[in-house]
Amino acid sequence: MALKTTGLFEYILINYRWVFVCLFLLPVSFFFDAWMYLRNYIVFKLNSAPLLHDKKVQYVQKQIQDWNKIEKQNKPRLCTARPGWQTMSFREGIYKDTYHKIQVNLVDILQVDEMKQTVRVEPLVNMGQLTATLNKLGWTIPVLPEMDDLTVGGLVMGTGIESSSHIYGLFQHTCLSYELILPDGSLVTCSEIENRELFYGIPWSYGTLGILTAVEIKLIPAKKYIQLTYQPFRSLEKMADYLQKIVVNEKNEFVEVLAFNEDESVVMIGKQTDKINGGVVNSIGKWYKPWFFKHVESILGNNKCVTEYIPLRDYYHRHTRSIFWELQDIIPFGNNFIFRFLLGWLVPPKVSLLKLTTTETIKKLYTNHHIIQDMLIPLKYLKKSIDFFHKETRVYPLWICPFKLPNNPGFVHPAKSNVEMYVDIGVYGVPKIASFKPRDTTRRIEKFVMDLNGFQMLYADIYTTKEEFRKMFDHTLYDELRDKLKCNDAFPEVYDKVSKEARR
Ligand SMILES: Cc1cc2nc3c(=O)[nH]c(=O)nc-3n(C[C@H](O)[C@H](O)[C@H](O)COP(=O)(O)OP(=O)(O)OC[C@H]3O[C@@H](n4cnc5c(N)ncnc54)[C@H](O)[C@@H]3O)c2cc1C
Ligand SMILES: NC(=O)C1=CN([C@@H]2O[C@H](COP(=O)(O)OP(=O)(O)OC[C@H]3O[C@@H](n4cnc5c(N)ncnc54)[C@H](OP(=O)(O)O)[C@@H]3O)[C@@H](O)[C@H]2O)C=CC1
Ligand SMILES: CC(C)=CCC[C@@H](C)[C@H]1CC[C@H]2C3=C(CC[C@]12C)[C@@]1(C)CC[C@H](O)C[C@@H]1CC3
Repeated sequence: MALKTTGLFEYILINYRWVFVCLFLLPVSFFFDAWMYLRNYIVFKLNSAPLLHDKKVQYVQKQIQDWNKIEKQNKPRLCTARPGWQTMSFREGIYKDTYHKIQVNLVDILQVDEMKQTVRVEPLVNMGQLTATLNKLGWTIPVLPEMDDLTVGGLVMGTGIESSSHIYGLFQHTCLSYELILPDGSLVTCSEIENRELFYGIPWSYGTLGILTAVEIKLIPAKKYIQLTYQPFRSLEKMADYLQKIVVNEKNEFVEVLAFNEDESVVMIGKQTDKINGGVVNSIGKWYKPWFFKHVESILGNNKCVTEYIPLRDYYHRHTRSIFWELQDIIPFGNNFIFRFLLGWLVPPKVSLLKLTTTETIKKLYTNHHIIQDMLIPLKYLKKSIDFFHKETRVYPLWICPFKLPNNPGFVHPAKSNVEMYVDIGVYGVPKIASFKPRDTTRRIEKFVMDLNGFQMLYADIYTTKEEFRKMFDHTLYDELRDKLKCNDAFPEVYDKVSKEARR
């Protein structure tokens, strides 16, 4: 009887997940956000965070000092106490059940220094919080990954990318210094000029060199609108050639492409502005507006180059309401205008709550019939790569975001040149080819990417072997740092935290 009830419950959750999402998750997400809104507002207004920061850091240090007292043979390794379901990575780390968890209650924006043009933040500050605070002061950060709940700590220790990355690089390239607690409990600061190796070793290290406690990020001026020009293409080759040209012009502040099939795509070029010059303002973030990727698709349908003005914050969070295009699988009628008018203001459900309520059967469904991957490939191979993804998955839209990769020491850099233009190809959705096999297909994609000197984003399912992983990512500096800082007892290697076997 119990089994039957469970079976029925699973059936409803898979086929009518929208009922649960609309009746339960959307209201819960709303109240959770409201609570965060109030809490952050009060802390920021009272400006009490800088004082509390030192105390909170001392508490993290104390936890690590206490851990150091545990006898060697019983010593578990360390990870942050942030529960796996709260993170924006696709899966939850199994290690969260067995490792010694360090409470890192560091959630505040510490200081906005307008003279130095920097902002100092704690690692759990998220993107929603940053845009909301900075934009009204007339500032923004150069690379602002578009999902509200992404945290600074996760983006530094993992990686972050946005449509301004062809100018500024990845999120890590906009960071000026890090404050970190090492396995011996000491607190260090590192930057280009102080503890330089550590500064370059931290990005992509996934919390395996130390616990991050603060980050200083560069600020740039923010204007009110993005003047966004949409240029439809009917040929992949022409789009790829055009993209090569526009990314080297720094006047094109934001560049992004959505590919809707193997031939058709829309290239978007954005520029910040305070003036509208008689153009049309489109507040795409309003609850009743069509989902952004649907809006772009309609421009492709009309086959005309269009320019419009989008409020800055709406632009930044353009893929938030529809979770890129993932929400269409969860609420199939989510972009219907009646739904948008009535309940659009409650959307999206929080990714963390979706994760928390993902049952084993839904997980299996996502593993076997869904792909979520971001592959970072030299831009010159864009056409070849899209052809390959088409052959392997036939998933559309594809998210295409060019970025500049300098040859800094550390995990990720171009093979030879001083700086090279790369592109992130994001594949999110249900593969449309019968031969799709999650492991085999992903392994073929991983090999393809590795052969082109590309990289895989590590929030996704990683099927490489450890040897292949070490080939994809340059471990030279990382190994040196782990030896020097005695990290081996304290933290596992990155691979052992991110590989498919290490996550459920
Ligand atoms: C203080 C605060 C903290 C928030 N923290 C989070 C969060 O951690 N994660 C999350 O997903 N969403 C957070 N939100 C909500 C987030 O802004 C919403 O998800 C959504 O983007 C709200 O959009 P809106 O267009 O309704 O209002 P907004 O465009 O956000 O504007 C409403 C007003 O509130 C101000 N404001 C908005 N957010 C903040 C902020 N964080 N700090 C200071 N002022 C702010 C704006 O500048 C504006 O004056 C927060 C909101 C506030 C006000
Ligand atoms: N546009 C974009 O760029 C997007 C990026 N992403 C990806 O999402 C991930 C970020 O998600 P988010 O939920 O913010 O981060 P997570 O909580 O998933 O953290 C990612 C890693 O960073 C480590 N980490 C986080 N904070 C600290 C800290 N204070 N000290 C030491 N280690 C820390 C975590 O360690 P531990 O395991 O010990 O907790 C974990 O290994 C990144 O991998 C990013 O690439 C996803 C969507 C979009
Ligand atoms: C722009 C970049 C670089 C990445 C975007 C990645 C996102 C599209 C994914 C990151 C985490 C993913 C999750 C889901 C959808 C796709 C992501 C947001 C789910 C919401 C899908 C439904 C499952 O039940 C839960 C998933 C959680 C993580």
